[in-house]
Amino acid sequence: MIQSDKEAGPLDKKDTRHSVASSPESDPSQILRLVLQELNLFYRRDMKGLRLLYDLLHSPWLQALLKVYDCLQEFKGKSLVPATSHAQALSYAVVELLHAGSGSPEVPELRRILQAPHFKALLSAHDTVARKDFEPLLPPLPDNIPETEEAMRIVCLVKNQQPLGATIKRHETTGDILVARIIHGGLAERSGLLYAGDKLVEVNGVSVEGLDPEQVIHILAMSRGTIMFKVVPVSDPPVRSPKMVYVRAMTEYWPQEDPSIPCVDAGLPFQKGDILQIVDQNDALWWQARKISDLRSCAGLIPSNHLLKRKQRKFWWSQPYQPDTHLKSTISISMEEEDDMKIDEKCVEAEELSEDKEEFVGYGQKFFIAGFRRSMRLCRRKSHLSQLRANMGCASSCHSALGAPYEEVVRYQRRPSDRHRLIVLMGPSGVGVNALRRQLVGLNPNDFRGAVPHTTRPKKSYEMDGREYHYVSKEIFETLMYSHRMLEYGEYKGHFYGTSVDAVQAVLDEGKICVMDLEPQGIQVARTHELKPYIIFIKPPNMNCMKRSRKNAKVITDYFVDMKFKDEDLQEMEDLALKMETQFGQFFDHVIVNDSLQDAYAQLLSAVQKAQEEPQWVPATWVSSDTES
Ligand SMILES: Nc1ncnc2c1ncn2[C@@H]1O[C@H](COP(=O)(O)OP(=O)(O)OP(=O)(O)O)[C@@H](O)[C@H]1O
Repeated sequence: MIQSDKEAGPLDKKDTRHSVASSPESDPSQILRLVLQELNLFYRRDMKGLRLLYDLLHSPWLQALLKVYDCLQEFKGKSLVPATSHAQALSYAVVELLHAGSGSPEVPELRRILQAPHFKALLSAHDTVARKDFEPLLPPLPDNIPETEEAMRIVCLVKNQQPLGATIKRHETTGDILVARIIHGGLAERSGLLYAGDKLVEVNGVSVEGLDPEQVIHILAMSRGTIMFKVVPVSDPPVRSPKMVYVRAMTEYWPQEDPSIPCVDAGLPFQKGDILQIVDQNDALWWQARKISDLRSCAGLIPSNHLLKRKQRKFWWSQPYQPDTHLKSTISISMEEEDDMKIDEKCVEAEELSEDKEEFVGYGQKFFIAGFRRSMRLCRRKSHLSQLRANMGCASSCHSALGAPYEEVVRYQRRPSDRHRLIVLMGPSGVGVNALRRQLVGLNPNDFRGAVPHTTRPKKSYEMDGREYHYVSKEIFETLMYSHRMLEYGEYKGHFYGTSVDAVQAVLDEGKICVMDLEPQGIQVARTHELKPYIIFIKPPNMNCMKRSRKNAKVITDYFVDMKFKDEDLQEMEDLALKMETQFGQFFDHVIVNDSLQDAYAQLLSAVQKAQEEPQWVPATWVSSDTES
């Protein structure tokens, strides 16, 4: 029924085949025939695999597939025109004839097909397209329209419990009521009949001239069922960019607490770390977005990047006198002073002992696990609170308060040939980061490995450079530090300890998954295209659960071994976890609550596998256009 405009009559199959398959190279079935002839000569000798190939090429399905291919080739490059625009009438005529026709068994079947509702609908659609019968026919325009008369559009929308999905405003100079914005996915947008900038003339027959926007909204709110708008269409309707942008929210936003939002009900609240789909950036101040967790819903208003930055700056400078409560920034969090390590006579000093004890660890086999050195962890622990406290007052909070409020993200799927993503475990001291990491590396030594840290302390007789630590001079360590090649570093008993980017890369280059624990201050250095870290936050359970599960657990200190957790330790852990989550939660790709160690381990294993094998949102800057998936 559809054919090329180059050939008005029915297609002559032979002729067309001849023209398309004029050279054997362009006709796969011809090529196949030649291959089969060739193979036939060798077939009886049963050369290795030849019979298999012969049978494959001979198979009916391959022959059928090639026939389909040939047929499709015939139509390639031809623009098609309908053979008739009366296919439906033709079908009725055929059915009539079939009633009177012979007793052939095919007749009832053909009649059934032609009379089936979906086939009739198909023919009807065919005829509509063939006749180009797309638009409703409008009555001709009267000849005597005055030049000055504005063209009006009458729009009827059926409200059905859902919001209209449009906001209105008054024009500053003319006082006209205009459609301010059309919400993406809302009723007005789906109708395709109202645009931002349209001038409202009447609503349900009531003139809006001289009314306040609130009065118009009241009329709309009182309306049920069909609402009729008379509008003067905007001369230049805004064009929506088809490109969707995805961002990670680096702050949180509560429209209910923002007096500047044009329409509270249209606002979209979001939390740190939420991934948002930005659907409209036409307005410099208010964008429209949806959460990716709810893409079917109508979009909501969010402050633009520029506006949110302005609000953050205003909030920052107004602290603490004019708190802008809709932006619950983290900068107001104050840290308690770090508790000094408490002396307990029952405990014995045992750092050296523990270093040795941790050297070889394994489940059934002996191997070395790097990156678990006690000095390194104690150095980390000592610097932990003080650094966090310092940063809360300065660098990190400045970043979170004044840095970009949205980070553009893309979906990243690691390809098997790509290096693995760095797995970062983060959590308050004592929560079980090392217990989990040790289990992961210990049970899967072929897949996971820790990075070897650097230190400036002298090498001990039983140690090996590059195994326990990379032993470097203070100058080299400082060079690494100042050139931002250290993911984290600290000082313990007069020596520097730290983990370098290169040490992590060495593990990744070996094809292993590098697992490390990191303090939040290291996040910015680690978040690079090279390492693509997947950050897992290990969170303590609630106090009661912790008291139960940590009954026999031991705290790590630089003075003692076998010291049990006290209630204050658990409380400190809980407080610190909350602070970390509040300040750095936007960077966490996954959160695991470590109540039962075994459950937490199972969750960790599954999260790590997902990070490597499933698509994840990552900063757009990590993925160049050629590798984007
Ligand atoms: N879910 C759990 N149930 C019971 N005990 C746990 C659990 N998780 C960890 N522990 C125990 O708590 C103690 C501290 O754990 P771990 O050393 O892993 O903490 P951490 O987060 O690495 O902190 P730090 O580096 O300060 O030691 C260890 O004795 C560990 O066995």
